[in-house]
Formats: sequence, C-alpha cells, structure tokens
Amino acid sequence: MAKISLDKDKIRFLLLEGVHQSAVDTLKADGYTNIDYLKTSLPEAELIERISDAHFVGIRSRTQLTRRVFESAPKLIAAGCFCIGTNQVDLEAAQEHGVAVFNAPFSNTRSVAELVIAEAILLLRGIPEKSAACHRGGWLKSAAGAYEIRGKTLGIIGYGSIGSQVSVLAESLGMKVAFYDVITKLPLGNAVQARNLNELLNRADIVSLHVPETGATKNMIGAAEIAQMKPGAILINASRGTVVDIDALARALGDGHLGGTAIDVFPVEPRSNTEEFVSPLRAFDNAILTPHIGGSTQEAQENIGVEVAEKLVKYSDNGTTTSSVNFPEVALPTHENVHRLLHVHKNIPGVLTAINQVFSSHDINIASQYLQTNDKVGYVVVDIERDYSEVALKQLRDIEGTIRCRVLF
Ligand SMILES: NC(=O)c1ccc[n+]([C@@H]2O[C@H](COP(=O)([O-])OP(=O)(O)OC[C@H]3O[C@@H](n4cnc5c(N)ncnc54)[C@H](O)[C@@H]3O)[C@@H](O)[C@H]2O)c1
Ligand SMILES: O=C(O)[C@H](O)COP(=O)(O)O
Repeated sequence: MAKISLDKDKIRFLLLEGVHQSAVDTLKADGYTNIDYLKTSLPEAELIERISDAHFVGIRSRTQLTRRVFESAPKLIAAGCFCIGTNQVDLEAAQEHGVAVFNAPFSNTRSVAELVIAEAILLLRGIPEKSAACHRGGWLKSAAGAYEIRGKTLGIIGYGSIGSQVSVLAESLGMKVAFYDVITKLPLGNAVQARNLNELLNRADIVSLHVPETGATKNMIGAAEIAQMKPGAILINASRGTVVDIDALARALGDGHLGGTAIDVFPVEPRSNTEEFVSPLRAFDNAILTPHIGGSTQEAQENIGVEVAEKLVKYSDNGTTTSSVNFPEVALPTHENVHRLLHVHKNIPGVLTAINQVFSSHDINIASQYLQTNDKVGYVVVDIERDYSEVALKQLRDIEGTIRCRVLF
C-alpha cells in the first residue's frame, strides 16, 4: 500500500451509476475506504452539491460532467469513466481545472460485438416481429423474408475496437465484411475498406455503426444515407444516439425501405429505469430496442470496475497518468526517501524554468523530474531529496499558468 501525504481515508470517492462492486473492492484493497456509492446518476444541481468535497468521481455514460460541475469541485483531481465513451465529460473544462480523466477503452467491446451479431441474426430471420406476434397470441410460421446470415455482407462504420471485433465474428459465421472509417485501417481477415460511406451503404445487407460521438458523426445516418442503403437492409446502432436521425429511420421502417433495425442508444435516453422511454421506433415490431446495454454484461462491468479503479489508484498513489484521455501521460516509478510534487499548468513557455528556479532558490536538490505536455496542459512531477518549505510550495503555486500544485508524498 503506497504512503501518500493525505491519509487515504480522507480521500473521498464519489461513485455513481452503480459501477461494479469490483471498483469498490479495488479501491478498498489499496486503502481507500471513504467511498460514497450511488446506484443512479445525479442531475447537475445535486451532483454539484455531492461533488463539492470529492477528490475522485466515478461515472458511466449517463452522468454529465459539465463545466459547471468542474467549477464546483475544487478538490477534484480525477474522474473515472467506467465505460468507453467520454463524450459526457467536458474534457476541456476538466483539463482547465487540472482534472485527469480516465476510461476503460476495451473491457466492454466484446460484449457489444456479441450483441450486434446476435441482433443481425435475429433481424435477418424476422424474429422480433414473430416473437411479438406470439406474445399477442399470433402465429407467424413462414420462411418468407427469413434469411441465413452466411454469405450476407456486413457494412461496419467505424473500424475501431468494436467494429474490428464485429468484423472477425461476422467472418467466422461466413459473412462478407466491408468497412468505412475516416482512417485507413488494417483490414482483419478478408474484410475490405470501402472508399467512402455511400459505397459501403450501397453494398451492405446489414449496416452496423461503431463510431464515437463527435461533430462529424452527428446524424451521419439520416434520410439521404438511408436512401443509399439496399431495399430491405438492416441498420444497427450500438454506438451513440446522436449518430442516427431517428425520425428518418422511423420513416424508412414505415415505408418498408428498411427490413429492420436494432437500436441500443438514443438521442434522448431516460435518466433512470423508472422514467418512460419515448421513441417513434416503439411502433415497429421489426425494431429491436434495447436500453443502452451494449456493454452491460457481468464480465464487462467487473473488468471495467477493476481497470478504471486501478487507474485512479495509480494516479492517487504515485501520479501516474498512463492512458488518461485528457492529460499528458506519465508513467512513474516509486522512489524511496523523496517527496513527490505534482505541478499541472497551462502549456505556456517558461513554466519549467520557473519551477526549477524555485527549487534552486531554496537549495532543494531534485532527485528526478518528469515532464509531459499536450497542446493545452503541462504536467511536471518532481521528486526532491529534502523537506520542501511552505514558502517554496506557495511560490510554485504562484507561478503564472499554474492550474494545480500539490505534494503527493
Ligand atoms: N452501446 C454501448 O453500451 C456501448 C458500449 C461500448 C462502446 N460504445 C460506443 O461505441 C463506439 C465505438 O467504440 P470503440 O471502442 O470501437 O471506439 P474506437 O475509438 O476504438 O473506434 C471508433 C472508430 O471510429 C472511427 N471514426 C471516428 N469518426 C468517424 C467518422 N466520422 N466516420 C467514420 N469513422 C469514424 C475511428 O477512426 C475509429 O476507428 C463509441 O461511441 C462508444 O462510446 C457503446
Ligand atoms: O461508452 C460506453 O462504454 C457505453 O456507452 C456503455 O456505457 P454504460 O456504462 O453507461 O453502460
């Protein structure tokens, strides 16, 4: 267990959205016992109240960490997204407040890929409509419009961690795979990269979306793109709700241009399991609608809990920021018999010189020093060999551009 300047039981974690127990266990195993655990997300006003004395916050995709939230969290040093997406966090505001943000980029990817393949099979067989009819006392025994997945073409938009796994699983079932990505990617197996989005939409029997939420992906599938899809084709979206124009999709299901859809993410999602889910897609039996559970498996959640909690612990214990999504990455060894100071500042010229001048003016010997910058922020970790003085600390904090300066141990 690492020794740090603030007693570990004084370091407060606010964990929201029912992150897996593995996260709590990981924190406690390292001595962090001051944990406020909530099963739900919090609306902004309540979050602002609860986060005011937290050093760490843990969220999933529902909690919005806005600029106002960061402004109201003076003690916050890091946020853990216990999921892949970080679009719910104002990353720029986090950076400006010296808050490092971490996520779990891989742990739930297989779960999403499995769901997509399962949905493709069910939709090609017309299972959602047939099942719905059975629930209502109907009996739609027919092979009309029911197809095997073997030999069909899957079009993947976004060939990253999830898209590429869907590709491998699809090929193992005998599908042909084409993908579209803004980056040239190594195709796995026999997959081929389409030259543009329309080429992919024109040739795919099933289109599956695996892009992040960005300005460029907002409504990237609207009426014009759906019109490019083959008659009877299927659209699957388990990425982000803003990527598909839901009204255009509803029209394409209504006029029969599309054969079916599976949607896991929506432009507006209920804030809790008790709030009503509203969508024009509810009217269609050939739409599989799921409540944003692409990554919600026991395996994924348990792994995410450990992965993100470990990243928070490492940052808290020794200042390591490896794989942070908004902070310069520094991987640090633990040194004996030194004090470690962390200095986060705006990436402007002269800060490192000013830091070193403070140490030299106090006759403090630097044992080791680590600096990383990104376009906005610089992160300096300094190990010093003798006691620092409060005066030196104040001078470090007063350096122009300083966002945060603290003694770790
Ligand atoms: N439904 C769920 O529960 C669930 C679970 C996990 C992840 N997700 C979402 O799935 C998405 C993909 O996750 P991932 O881990 O595969 O991400 P990733 O970053 O590994 O891959 C995304 C890919 O999309 C590509 N891309 C980005 N912008 C594009 C554009 N405009 N056009 C085409 N391609 C573009 C990138 O180059 C990259 O290859 C994310 O939005 C994530 O939040 C949802
Ligand atoms: O970004 C993600 O990993 C997914 O959207 C899952 O989010 P969740 O943890 O809220 O289910």
